[in-house]
Amino acid sequence: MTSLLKVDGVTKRFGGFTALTDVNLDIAKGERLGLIGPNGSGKTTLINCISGVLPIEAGAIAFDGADISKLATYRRAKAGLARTFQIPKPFHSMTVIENLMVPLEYIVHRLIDAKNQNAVHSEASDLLRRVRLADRMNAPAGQLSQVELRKLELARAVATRPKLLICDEAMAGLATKEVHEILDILMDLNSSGITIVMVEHILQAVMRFSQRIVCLTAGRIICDGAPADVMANPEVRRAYLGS
Ligand SMILES: Nc1ncnc2c1ncn2[C@@H]1O[C@H](COP(=O)(O)OP(=O)(O)OP(=O)(O)O)[C@@H](O)[C@H]1O
Repeated sequence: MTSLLKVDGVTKRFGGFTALTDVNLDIAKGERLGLIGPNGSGKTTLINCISGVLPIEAGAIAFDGADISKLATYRRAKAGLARTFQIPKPFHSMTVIENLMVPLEYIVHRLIDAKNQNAVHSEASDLLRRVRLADRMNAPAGQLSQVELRKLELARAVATRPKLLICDEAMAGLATKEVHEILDILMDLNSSGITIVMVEHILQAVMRFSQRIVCLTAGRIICDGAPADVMANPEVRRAYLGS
């Protein structure tokens, strides 16, 4: 297994409260990993530490062989680490494709000149096809439904050409049919070579998607293994499922 992300003994404190204690996690290139845990167990904090939004107090984080523990968020993004947010916040007055052209122009292509506009437009169109949102390309983002907003959020993250995509509750509040639609998109993205971490409360979705599941409880990893084994683990059932 070739490691893409290695979280090594990470501890995160907020004042006197320890939100993550000695977290160790190794994610292989190409893997589909599910991260579960009850409310307040530290899932978002862990994502924030990995993506660089929060500094860590102890431990180290390596990405694609390099220590990124102290790298700024934008440099981690440039290295190939992308995430989606629980609540997508697109520019509502801009169209769907314009929302994508912003990251493509400024993150990927940097200072772009006018003659490359066609190339950016074509790349944005391609991204929208990958997330099955091409038919809404010219709609204002403010008019999108919940599932369409999630698709745009995925496209925005994929626009940065990530090696690792962390999806923070990309399916919360969606109908079952929509959950399956997002799962299919994530499977396709994974097949195209993107390693994916899914943080999710919808257990059927995590089970269908993940090759491996990690369960966090009170800031500690209590179980890490094959989906069926994790779900059958008594500690996981007690902590997460309440049984
Ligand atoms: N900025 C902060 N300052 C202080 N405490 C925080 C901060 N962010 C998170 N916490 C605390 O850290 C713990 C872990 O929170 P976190 O949001 O990471 O949990 P979570 O597993 O993502 O929860 P949920 O499933 O509800 O999103 C919680 O007790 C939370 O109150």
